[in-house]
Formats: sequence, structure tokens, C-alpha cells
Amino acid sequence: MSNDITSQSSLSAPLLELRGITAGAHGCAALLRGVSLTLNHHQCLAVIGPNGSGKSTLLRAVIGEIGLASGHILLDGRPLGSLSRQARARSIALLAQNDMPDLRLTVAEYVGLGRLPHYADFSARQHEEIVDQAIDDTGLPTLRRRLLGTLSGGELQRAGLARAFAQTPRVLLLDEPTNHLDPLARAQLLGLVRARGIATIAVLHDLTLIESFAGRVAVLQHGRLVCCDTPERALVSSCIEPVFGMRSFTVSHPATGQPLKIFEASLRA
Ligand SMILES: Nc1ncnc2c1ncn2[C@@H]1O[C@H](COP(=O)(O)OP(=O)(O)OP(=O)(O)O)[C@@H](O)[C@H]1O
Repeated sequence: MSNDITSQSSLSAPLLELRGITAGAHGCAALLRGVSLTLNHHQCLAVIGPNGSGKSTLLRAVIGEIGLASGHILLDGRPLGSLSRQARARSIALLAQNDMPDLRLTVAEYVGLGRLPHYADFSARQHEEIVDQAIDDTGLPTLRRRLLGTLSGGELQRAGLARAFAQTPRVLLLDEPTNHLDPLARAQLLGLVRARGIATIAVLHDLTLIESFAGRVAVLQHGRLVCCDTPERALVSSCIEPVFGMRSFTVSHPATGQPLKIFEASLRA
């Protein structure tokens, strides 16, 4: 086993690899079934799928909140399970869907929590600089001393992203990070993530944002991976319609002439 792992650590190996993982909450049928995925350095992978298809479960399995019934998760070719909690927290940050931070914290205090896994390895000054940078990068410098309880939903979302940035992870996991955000703010937040260059897995519901954000898209249905490909190839009717019940069309952008995907969604009672 150890030889196998060593040989995985070459530069060409993916940063994160899920090999046939099956996982579920205690006493439940499997919520993920044989999912295999790879995430390369600096790559953005979008995970899409209907409600309840296992997207959050996938992220929770990667951070070790949910145990695997079978399969392996490797970081740089090493089983994640062989890493200490601290080593894992230094490497992987999660911005969860229903993060409930203590609303009495200031933005700076909250973002500073991202430094905890690195606490002993940096001076107070260095921690402060990293926190300040994360706050600046997410456009929150004027809110540094504000209590979380006074922020709007979108500001709170950006503070959560700043905390994840401050953790300086190698892999960033984002669970519906554009919730609560207006259309411009959604694009801005995903732009911030891309610009950061961290390998990222983001659960997204807004299919129109994916092409400009992600290099690959994983489509989940009933806990199974039904497709993982480039947005161009994955966001087509043959993949999308059986999963979401809606069609996808590629049209020519009226201003730029670039291919543009539109998704047909009809209201259903
Ligand atoms: N602790 C648990 N116990 C029982 N069932 C669970 C548990 N956690 C998740 N589930 C079930 O697992 C399935 C997948 O949940 P998950 O949260 O991963 O879905 P999702 O794709 O992220 O959904 P959404 O888009 O609604 O956020 C759902 O049917 C959910 O009810």
C-alpha cells in the first residue's frame, strides 16, 4: 500500500483524488455510491445536481465529517485518513452551506479563526497580515470591526470566504457559496475564488455561472456521478435533461458571438 501511495506523489498526480467512494450517515442507505473524481492543482470543479443528490455529503466526506464505507480519498497521493486533523485542516477549508458563526464576533475575529490550524507556525504579526489580506481580497476592509450580526447575508457570505482564504488551504470546498448573493455579487465572489488560484470544488445551483468559473463539472444524481466533463460537454441536454428535467441550448451571444448556454426551465405545480 505504501509503495502505491508513494508512486502517486509525482507532480503529474492529481492534488485530490476520490476513488470509488461510498458513504452515508449512520444507519442510512449510502448517500454517495462509488464516486470517483480528481481535482488538479489550481483547478475549479463545479458540482451540480438536484436537491438531495449528495453534493454536500461529497464535501463532508472530503473533510472527513462523514466516514467512507468503501473507496479512498487521496491528497497528493496520500490517504486523507492518514493525516492528523490539524494537517487536514491546514490543507482543506470548507465554507459550509449553513455555517452558523457566532454573530458576536467581529469580521476580523471570525476571519482569524481560519488561522487556527497554523497557530503555532506563524507570529501574531504574520497571522494578522494574512487575515488582513483575506479581508481586503474579499472586499470587506471597511467592515473589519463590524459584528457579524450586523452584516447582510451577502457580506456574511464574503466573510466566510475570507475565513476560508485565511486558512490558506490547498483545496477549497464551497457549498453553495453564492446563496444570498445578488447576480453581480455571485459573479464577483466566483471571480475572487478563481483569481485566488486555489484548487476548488464548489457546489453550485446556478448553471449559468459555471462556464466562466469551472474547468470541469461533476453531475450527481441519487448519490452517483453521472457525468464529469468540461462545462461545454457536460452542460448539454443529453446530460442535463435526465437529471434536472430541463433542456440546454447553445446559442450565439448577441453581442460577442461567443457560444452561450441557456437552460429551459418551466414552472411546474
Ligand atoms: N445525517 C443524515 N441522516 C440521514 N439522511 C441524511 C443525512 N445527511 C444527509 N442526508 C440525506 O442525504 C441526501 C443527500 O443530502 P445532501 O445534503 O448531500 O444533498 P445535496 O445534494 O447537497 O442537497 P441540496 O441541494 O438540497 O443542498 C438527502 O436525501 C439527505 O436528506
